[in-house]
Amino acid sequence: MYDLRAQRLFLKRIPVEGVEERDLYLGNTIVVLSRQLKITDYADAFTREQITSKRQRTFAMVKPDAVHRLGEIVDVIQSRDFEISQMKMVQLTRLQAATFYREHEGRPFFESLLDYITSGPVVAMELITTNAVKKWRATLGPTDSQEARSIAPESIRALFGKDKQLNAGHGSDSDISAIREIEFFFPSSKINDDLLPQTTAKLANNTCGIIKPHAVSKGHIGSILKAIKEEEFDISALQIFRMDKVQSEEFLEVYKGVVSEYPGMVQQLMSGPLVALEITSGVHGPQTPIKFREFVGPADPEVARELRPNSLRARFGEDIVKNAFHCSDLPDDGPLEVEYFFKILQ
Ligand SMILES: Nc1ncnc2c1ncn2[C@@H]1O[C@H](COP(=O)(O)OP(=O)(O)OP(=O)(O)O)[C@@H](O)[C@H]1O
Repeated sequence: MYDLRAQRLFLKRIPVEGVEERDLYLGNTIVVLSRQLKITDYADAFTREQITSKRQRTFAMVKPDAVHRLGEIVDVIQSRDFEISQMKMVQLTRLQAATFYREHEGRPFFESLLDYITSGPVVAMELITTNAVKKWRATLGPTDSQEARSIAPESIRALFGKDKQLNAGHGSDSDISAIREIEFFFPSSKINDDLLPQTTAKLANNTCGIIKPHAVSKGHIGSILKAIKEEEFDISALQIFRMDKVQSEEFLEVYKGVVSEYPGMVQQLMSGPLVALEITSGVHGPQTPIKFREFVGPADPEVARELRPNSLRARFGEDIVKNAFHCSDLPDDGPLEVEYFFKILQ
């Protein structure tokens, strides 16, 4: 690696802890020797061919009838070796739904499809793997969930769908559709018009949670979402973000000079994709921030395993820096942290 700014060799070939071949896709960020690097292109045609042949992109959507089972669906996705490179919970407007499904305009089910797809939040995802388009269609199963139960019983539609319309998920039908659909939900340049699906964040009566990059990379997203739901918390907004050093430092500023792990915490937060969550709860009501903080557990997973073995950090944490999950410490911080992700970083 050559450092363009300093005009000198930065790095010869070495093993880098925490970076794996599957992290090497365009648009991702990785950290090498404390430097955050964004992958913008491949060095040569050979590398491009080697990596892209293994890394096709497709668009996936969890439809409104299945969003309450998101954790289980994400488990299936991660267990089948798809990389979730982008993810966002949004509420589609009728105009957005009609534009997204424009190829079905005029079909008898078009209006009811729009009613259904706008009836609640959906979760949009960009998935990456070998033959992603075909593999995701196979993982979804046939359009009709009843048929899926008889011919593909392990498929997502068999497990989570109801019928021909309420069929839990969507998948692009070709490479070209995948590119169009990914661009529709995750535009490569900043746009802000009526066609851009908006986050579902309520920005009030909430608290903030973050699934840290190491837990994302270990495939824990699904299990953490399931655990949160089992404790009767609602995920009212969710999105994958990649933070740079300035953003990580800004977000964690209250810990600067207070805890010795601060530099490690900053490095961890910028080391790859993280999942930001807005947590609300009708069951826990005004107690939500406090109850959720308890459920996340003590900062050190070793202590958490002793004191609160059911907590998120006890179950998914590795050490005090790689402790799987961040959550707002004080009730007043929750809405500010949620706003940081779902308003400022949008
Ligand atoms: N006959 C039908 N009656 C009601 N709804 C339907 C019917 N056919 C399709 N749909 C709905 O419209 C969506 C798009 O239909 P399409 O034929 O493209 O199916 P698909 O390619 O399997 O699904 P998707 O495009 O959502 O991945 C279906 O997923 C389903 O929700």
